[in-house]
Amino acid sequence: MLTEKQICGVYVPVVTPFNAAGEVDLDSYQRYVKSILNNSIQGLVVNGTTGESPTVNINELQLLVNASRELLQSSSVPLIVGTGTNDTRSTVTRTELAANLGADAVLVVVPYYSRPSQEGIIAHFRKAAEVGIPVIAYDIPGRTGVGLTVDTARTILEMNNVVGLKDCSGSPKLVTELTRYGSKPVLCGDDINFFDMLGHGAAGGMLASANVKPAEFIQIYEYFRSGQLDLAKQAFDNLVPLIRLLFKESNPAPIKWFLSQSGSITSDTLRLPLTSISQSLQEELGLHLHQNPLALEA
Ligand SMILES: O=C(O)C1=N[C@H](C(=O)O)C[C@H](O)C1
Repeated sequence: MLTEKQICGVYVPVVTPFNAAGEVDLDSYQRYVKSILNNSIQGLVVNGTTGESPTVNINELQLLVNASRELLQSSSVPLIVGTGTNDTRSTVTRTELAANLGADAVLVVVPYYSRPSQEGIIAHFRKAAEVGIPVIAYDIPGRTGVGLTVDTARTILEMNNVVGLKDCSGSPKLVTELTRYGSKPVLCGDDINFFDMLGHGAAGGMLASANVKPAEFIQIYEYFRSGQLDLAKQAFDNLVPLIRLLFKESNPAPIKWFLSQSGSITSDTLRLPLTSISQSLQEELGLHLHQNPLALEA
């Protein structure tokens, strides 16, 4: 089970590879996750936004969690499973499933689309937390249509079994307010703000771009943690052009294209309504990849 202490460093929300027919490509997934685990990541996140959670059904989720658990057999890296939906009952069902399959924690997003009140959001997280498995709450108002106020985030973080927050709110305000007087750990989920958010109290990051550059993000974190701020800033600045390209169109389309071009996964297939990246972004990313080839590990 994931503890608050373990919420630090770099968590990788992995992509879910699909074959050309749009089915989960388990072989590709296993090869890919193995290669990610060659890095000193602090957590593996399955079925996050980057794992295309809105289109992964519960049977496929089970398949992915089982495969991940097997890959992590002799590893101490915790397994976090995205189980949040915009329906409290289905969130609870998925959270129970993840707990039964041996996940170490679940990632529960603020319920999207319905635009619930702050009260409704709190009740949603209370139900998820009652399942008993550690919960990381996930605030991403740009995607969900409603965000956490500081007070709501505090209330959620004070619940038993809630162990931390993934903050994709787009500004350092929430992390600053929460950590000022001490709170459960907050992970940055805004890749472009990673360096800033560390400075404002984030304990680490859950970063889609770390699919592409795991070692580099870990190095930034290590520099920061050891007080080598200039080196951390320089290393982060080196990644900024790539991060901008990876978020120029909807995540995870650019990341999947990049990973498939570099041979890390077999295909960049996405499920509708997501579509592959534009020709112009392919050219920009292709140029970047040509100039900075990925170091592939078996
Ligand atoms: O999958 C995730 O977890 C993340 N998703 C965010 C998004 O797609 O908006 C970005 C963040 O890097 C991690």
